[in-house]
Amino acid sequence: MRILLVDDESESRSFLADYLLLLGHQVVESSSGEEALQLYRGNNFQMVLSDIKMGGISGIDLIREIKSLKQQREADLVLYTGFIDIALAIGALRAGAYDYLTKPINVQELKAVLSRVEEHQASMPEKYIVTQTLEERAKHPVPGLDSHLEQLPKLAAEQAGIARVGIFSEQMKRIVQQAEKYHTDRSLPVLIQGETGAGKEIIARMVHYGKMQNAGPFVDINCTAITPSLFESELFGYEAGSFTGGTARGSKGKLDMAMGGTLFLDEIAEIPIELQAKLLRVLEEKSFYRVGGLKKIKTDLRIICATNLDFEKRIEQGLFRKDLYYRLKVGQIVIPPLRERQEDILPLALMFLQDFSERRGKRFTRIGQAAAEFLLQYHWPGNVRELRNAMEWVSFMHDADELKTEHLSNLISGNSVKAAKEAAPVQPEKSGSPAEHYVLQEHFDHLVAEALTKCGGNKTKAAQYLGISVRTLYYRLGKMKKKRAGG
Ligand SMILES: Nc1ncnc2c1ncn2[C@@H]1O[C@H](COP(=O)(O)OP(=O)(O)OP(=O)(O)O)[C@@H](O)[C@H]1O
Repeated sequence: MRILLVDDESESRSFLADYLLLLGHQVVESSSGEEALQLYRGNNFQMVLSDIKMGGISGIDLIREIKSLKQQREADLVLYTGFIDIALAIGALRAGAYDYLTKPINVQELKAVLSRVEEHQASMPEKYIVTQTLEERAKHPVPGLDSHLEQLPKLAAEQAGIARVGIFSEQMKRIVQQAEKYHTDRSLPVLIQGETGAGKEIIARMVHYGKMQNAGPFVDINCTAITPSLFESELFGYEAGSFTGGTARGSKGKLDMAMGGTLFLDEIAEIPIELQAKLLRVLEEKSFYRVGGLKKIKTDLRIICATNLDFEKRIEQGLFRKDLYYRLKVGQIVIPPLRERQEDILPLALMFLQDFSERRGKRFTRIGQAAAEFLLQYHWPGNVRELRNAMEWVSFMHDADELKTEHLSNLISGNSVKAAKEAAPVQPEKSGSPAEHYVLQEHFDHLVAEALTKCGGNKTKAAQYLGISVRTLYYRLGKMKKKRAGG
């Protein structure tokens, strides 16, 4: 393969380059993301292998830039970093990385990635055509889904961001029915409440799109992501010359953009208090003025809001207007946290696991008993988002027919373990094996200790016995040592 290797540390770069050459690949080296981008343009690379942390643009930014080039034929992008960091890995995958490695790079893992990329690249021409047609079709704007798209409900659902939504529990089925009902009356503001990651935006999209016919634009605005000073112009737009820094021709706001469709105000409880009266006026008078504008603009849009905060508390603290709250919650949907909809956990986990496994050419098709029990008793503070990330991580790190508890070992971060402990207190071991609801990390540490004893302290054999890499074993041992030392 023709590989572009990017690393600002010359020593590790040349070591890797030598190894790749030894395997028979062609390698072009680059010491920075900026230079790599130049080299990538117009060159027919099949793979880009890059360090994440570099001076100048990072590996993740490099991926984003490469993706935005939309070259005829795209290389597979593989990143590596010096330590195991789930958030970074997920960030890399989200940015479009094909795979992810940790330093020091394990030769077997690198070889496995290289052969996966080779296979993937070999199947590229066909895939490229499929993606291209989908992308072409997806260019049709959502407003007035044209007849072409109406014949393609799956694609339309993909566009709407609700293509792979799993609704399994009775609670969620009732919520979807409620959403469909609200869809039929655009004048009804809808307030969706629920913890972070519970699926508020998905439900908001269902209220908006209904059965996918002429739903108009779905314009979202995250009320926490905009500084209070810019909020007003962002929402209402502004006329030319109304404030320093504005464009000469003025600009439309989100209210304008959502005409004929829906304005989705996410994290509404955080909207600056001084703007709340203005928003209330829009709801009541169904019209607004742009910042610096004299012309009254009539609104024709649906308002959907979401929050994960306790509204009553915000009202008590004087941070949210009661009248606006009552106005927004005419239609109300409360999504229970994932831990309170046990019926959803395993089917959703399986759905995500199978989807991600399929994408990455892994085998997972089922969930083992112990893993299922763990998933069911886990607290899921990040709700469906956390479950989805967890399954993405598993399908990235492991390969097996069945999901087992040891596959979940790396995913539970310190906080989550704490939450899991709070939800299910650790039960002391009575016989030789860990109790059923033993907290996963402790279970895993126990297995590591047992494996080492069994293998007479030989770490390579213990790692083989556990089915993990020696690196992961060292990582765990480091953690265990730190814990014993009270760290
Ligand atoms: N029922 C579901 N089926 C499939 N995926 C889901 C489901 N519910 C949530 N998700 C996924 O979980 C993630 C979080 O969902 P969403 O953004 O709708 O949550 P949210 O409650 O709006 O979160 P936040 O409060 O952080 O904005 C998304 O990736 C979404 O696709």
